[in-house]
Amino acid sequence: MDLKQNIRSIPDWPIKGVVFRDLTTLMQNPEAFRLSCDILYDRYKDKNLDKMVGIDARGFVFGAVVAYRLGIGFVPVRKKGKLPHKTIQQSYTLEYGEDTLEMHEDAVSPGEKVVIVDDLIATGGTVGATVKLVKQLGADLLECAFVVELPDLKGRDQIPDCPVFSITEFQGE
Ligand SMILES: O=P(O)(O)OC[C@H]1O[C@H](OP(=O)(O)OP(=O)(O)O)[C@H](O)[C@@H]1O
Ligand SMILES: Nc1ncnc2[nH]cnc12
Repeated sequence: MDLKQNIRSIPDWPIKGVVFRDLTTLMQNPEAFRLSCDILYDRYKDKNLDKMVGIDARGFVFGAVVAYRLGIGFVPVRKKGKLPHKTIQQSYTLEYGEDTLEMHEDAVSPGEKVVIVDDLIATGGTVGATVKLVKQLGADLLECAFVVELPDLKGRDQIPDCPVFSITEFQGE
């Protein structure tokens, strides 16, 4: 199955010049959704992870499924103002704006082995902020995983010390 064929591309959304890669079409196809989650599960099943850290909002979809299959905890990193307990925060910029991410300060303990998951890496601003949060809490970060990478935007450069795994990519298209 070609996962890319299940991703819808929308030109000039949410702002002119951005081609938005819409994974809702992949998620609503049961085979494509299952395959995406299974690839991540297979990659981490023997890694003795403690937690999956998912990024608001579509990282929750993939991260929660993989955490469930691995039998480990899931930690949501949320946009500002959504988490009720004490948080740590990090601001960032992305292809079409800026925002702040938060994580509960007790969501991950020092030394816990984690992977960060999101649907997509573009400029790397979002995952860059998440890596800072996870490291601030002292976690042992194995790598960051994405269903889609946009290599032209050089997102990996934002997290030079952290391995990046992506299932598919859109390059020069
Ligand atoms: O690599 P970057 O340039 O930082 O962009 C990647 C982020 O952008 C999208 O989320 P978005 O901010 O649109 O939020 P949403 O998931 O809440 O819609 C995507 O799901 C990633 O989280
Ligand atoms: N081009 C894009 N498509 C989907 N999500 C994104 N987040 C940042 N850039 C994006």
